[in-house]
Amino acid sequence: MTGSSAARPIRLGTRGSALAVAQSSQVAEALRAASGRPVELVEVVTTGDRSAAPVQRLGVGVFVSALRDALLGREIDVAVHSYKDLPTEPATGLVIAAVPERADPRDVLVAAGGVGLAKLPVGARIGTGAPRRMAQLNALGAGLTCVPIRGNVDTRLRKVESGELDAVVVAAAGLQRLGRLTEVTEFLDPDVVLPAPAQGALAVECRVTDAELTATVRALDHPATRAAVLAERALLATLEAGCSAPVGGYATVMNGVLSLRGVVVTLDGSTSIRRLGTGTPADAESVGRRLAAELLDAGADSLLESAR
Ligand SMILES: NCc1[nH]cc(CCC(=O)O)c1CC(=O)O
Repeated sequence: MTGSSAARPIRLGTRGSALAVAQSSQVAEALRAASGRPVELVEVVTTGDRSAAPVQRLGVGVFVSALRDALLGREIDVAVHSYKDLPTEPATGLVIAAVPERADPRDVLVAAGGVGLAKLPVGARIGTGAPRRMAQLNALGAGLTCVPIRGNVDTRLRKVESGELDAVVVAAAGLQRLGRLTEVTEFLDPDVVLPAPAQGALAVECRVTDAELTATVRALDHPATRAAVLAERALLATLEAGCSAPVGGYATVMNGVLSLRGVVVTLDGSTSIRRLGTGTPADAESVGRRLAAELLDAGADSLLESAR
């Protein structure tokens, strides 16, 4: 091809939040190195960014559809999503060309006075709008009060700084990408608070028809992360639960073995069902489906129903 074609920039679509721009910039940098082409960031405003309503009310994919429309409409060539925000159904005409290496998947506490969970007083007000986090925090039996909040990570942290809340629970990955990991007062052990399926992972999406670019983007893929995320998302999809359900799932790949932990909790934290499944990374999705079946056999259905 001609020199001008080689230099044509790859248009990488991103949401406009500080977190989205931070993670998209990292992907852009890696893609520049892998492709030898310039990569430009294109900001796309999504319904989720435009509305202040609770995410559960807005429905799945509120942070995603505008980016996907821009991709299908050829306004951008690549879209970067927080994987956990993607609906579990695949998108027609699009392919997840790369799942880069995952950041820290854990939830973290950021509390006033630098304290951890154990030092929070009974009745402490903890900001989180995610049913999965509320349910697991309630399950601790520490008398914490969950206060629904949403908004950008910096908006959430400001509520602790201002004294409006005693603490917030957010994803470590978000703080890490914003360079604010030093503000964490406790990393929550996945045995206590299981992260959301795909938390800390990114999905880099291309058009199926764009075979050459898809192959280039593939260089950013981290197979162990992809396998872990596939297992976690198959668990979620088989439970027919969305990203707003009180479901946690976290998989690791070590020495060729994929281990997946899953939990379903009632919103009040009074009942939870936990299971562990293992298999090979090549069978990631069936590990997820099997674990979901085990959870359902143990009664997860009625727990999920009561949370709807
Ligand atoms: N639901 C919002 C959201 N989507 C992705 C992240 C950042 C962490 C990640 O990439 O998983 C966050 C913020 C949070 O949960 O604290």
